[in-house]
Order: sequence, then C-alpha cells, then structure tokens
Amino acid sequence: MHTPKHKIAVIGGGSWATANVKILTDNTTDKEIFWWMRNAGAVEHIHKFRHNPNYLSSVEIGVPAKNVSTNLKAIIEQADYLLLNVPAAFLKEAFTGITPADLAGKKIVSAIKGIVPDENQIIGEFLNQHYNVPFSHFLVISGPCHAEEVALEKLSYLTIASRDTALAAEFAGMFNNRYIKTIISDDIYGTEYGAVLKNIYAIASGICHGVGYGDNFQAVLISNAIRELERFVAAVHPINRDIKESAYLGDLLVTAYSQFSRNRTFGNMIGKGYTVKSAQLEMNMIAEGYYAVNCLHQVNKQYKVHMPICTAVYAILYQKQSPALEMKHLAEELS
Ligand SMILES: NC(=O)C1=CN([C@@H]2O[C@H](COP(=O)(O)OP(=O)(O)OC[C@H]3O[C@@H](n4cnc5c(N)ncnc54)[C@H](O)[C@@H]3O)[C@@H](O)[C@H]2O)C=CC1
Ligand SMILES: O=C(CO)COP(=O)(O)O
Repeated sequence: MHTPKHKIAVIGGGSWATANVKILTDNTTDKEIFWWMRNAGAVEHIHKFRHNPNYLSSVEIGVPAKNVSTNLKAIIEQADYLLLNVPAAFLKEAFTGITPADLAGKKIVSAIKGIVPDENQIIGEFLNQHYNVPFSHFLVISGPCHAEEVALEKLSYLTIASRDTALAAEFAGMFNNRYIKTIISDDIYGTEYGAVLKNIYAIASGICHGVGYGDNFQAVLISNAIRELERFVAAVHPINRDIKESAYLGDLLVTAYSQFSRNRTFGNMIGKGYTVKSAQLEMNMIAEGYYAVNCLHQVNKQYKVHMPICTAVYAILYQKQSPALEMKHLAEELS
C-alpha cells in the first residue's frame, strides 16, 4: 500500500480551515490530509455532500470522508503536521484532553492570528510552555489572505515563518499552488504579533468608518498603525526586520480596507452604535481583535510601548467609552 510522505491534519472548522483544506488539496505534492472540527453536524454534511455547510460552502472538499472527524486525538495521532485554525479564544477548549505526549514529535503550524486569553501568550509561546512543543517544530503562517478570496482562487501570498527555515520551506512545498505563493521568514514573534495587532487596527479602522470618518482619515490612521506595530514588535523581539513586508504591512492593509474583513466589519458595527454582544451575534464569524486587545493591554504592561490606537480600541470595547469621543481624542494624537 502507498504511504504518503506527509500527513497533515487541519484543525478547526471555520473559514480559514476550509480555505486551507482547499489550498492543500490544490497543491499536488504527495500527502494525505485529515480534518478535525468540533461540529458533528458539519462533519456529517461533509461526509455526505463534500461541502462545509457553515463556511465557504461553495468550496468542494477533496478530503476523503474517513479523514474528516470530530475526534481530535485520533486525528492528531495520524498526522505529522498539525495546521491550527481554531480562534485563539477557543484553543484551550478545543485542546481539552490533549496532552504534551499527544503532540510530541509533531510539527505544528499556527494559522491563528490571536492571543490565548488568560495566558496572554501568542500561539508559539502557549504551545511551548503548556505542551512542551519545541520552537524548532513550530511554524507560523500569515500574510494578507482572506479565506473568501482563496475560495475564488485569487492570487495570494502567504508568509511561512519558523526558526528552522528549512522546515518552513518543506511546508511551503506542500502549500503553494497555482494561486498561492509562499514567502519564507524566520521571524516567528514578529509574524505572530504583527497578525495580532493588525486585527486590532482593523477594528479601529471599522470604528472610524462607523462613526463617519472618511478615506482621508483612515489613511492617516493606518500609517500611524504600522508605526505603532513596528514599535511594539521591536520591543518584544528586536531583530532587523522590514515592516513594509507583506506579512506586516500587507496584512494590515488588506484587513483595514477589505470588504471581507471580519475585524473591520465588527469595528464598523461598534462605530455605528452596536454593543459588543449584538455585533458578535450579528456576525457568524470571529473578530480575533476583540479578544486580542484585552490580552495586549495586559502584555504591554511589561513593555510599556506607546500604543494610542490599541489604547483607544481597548477603551471602547472594554471600558464602554464612546467610539466617537475616543476617536476624536485619538485623532489629536495622530500625525
Ligand atoms: N478568515 C480568514 O480569512 C483568515 C483567518 N485567519 C485566522 O484563522 C483563525 C480562525 O478564523 P476563521 O476561520 O476566520 O473563523 P471564522 O470566523 O470563519 O469561524 C469561526 C470559527 O470559530 C469556531 N467557534 C466559534 N465559536 C466557538 C466556540 N464558542 N467554541 C469553539 N469554537 C468556536 C467555529 O466553529 C469556527 O471554526 C483566526 O485566528 C483568524 O484570525 C487567518 C487568516 C485568514
Ligand atoms: O487575517 C485575515 C486576512 O489576512 C483575516 O482577518 P480579517 O477577516 O479580520 O481581515
């Protein structure tokens, strides 16, 4: 019987997991794909109809039915690569019952753009400290890429970061395809924190739009956002990086301007007067930046970086401050 060279388990059932299943399937290298999601109804639907009923439902799923399951332990056991797509706020819950021994020897790729609440750790730190995953086995996948455009096969660029760039290149070989190009990086901290922060700036961008600011102001907001992002990642992990690269500036731009952005949509609703609860209920999707801004507020107590945009978003979402007034104060600080 043929044994594929690599076995990759996609973990999560949302838009990005579905897009990543498609990307992997459309890459023709020898590998076997497995898929875990918590929703048993969705698994049954995929078994019968080969489409995810809840997210990117137009995408035809090319993974064999026997490889799609709600049993996380069994899926992990069969794979050598795990590709994580569960929003950070639900990662601990998803990993209930999973032990460090279950992850021993696995190569783990985080496609998550968030911070684990309470722990206030980015995914690499969380897996390292709670599951003994060595950084040499950890990869991050990020960059400006909306799941909705993957479904449409629009050309996109993704950055794959790892301390072991040969490992990043190996994974890239299984990931790139006719509409996905990959870029290799060794900056896991900058890539992870950059993705976390851009979600918060997308919320700020949406709030501004919601309260009535125009494109002129948004351009100033985003040019301040990239400088704020640069200050923070330089404080956390000071290496020589070019913040204009796609994984940092590119991701910030797509999320701040795209019609597909979850975080911008959420921010826009907040700017228009929705409460956090009602905005979340209105969306079937998760705005990571909502959880991240609270975690970042805690993390930054250590670094004390000047972050007026994150501070304004935190005040609006967690201290019930008026979006219009906070943005008016923020506008006085921008340059
Ligand atoms: N959607 C995109 O274009 C991209 C998303 N990402 C990242 O991928 C990760 C997953 O996001 P998406 O797939 O976009 O999410 P989504 O908003 O499309 O789907 C939500 C996901 O969260 C799960 N979920 C919702 N409530 C839950 C709960 N109470 N407990 C456990 N799970 C729950 C759902 O089952 C679903 O899998 C996030 O970190 C996001 O930042 C990264 C790049 C692109
Ligand atoms: O990270 C993403 C695209 O690169 C998706 O997040 P948003 O949907 O909030 O833009």
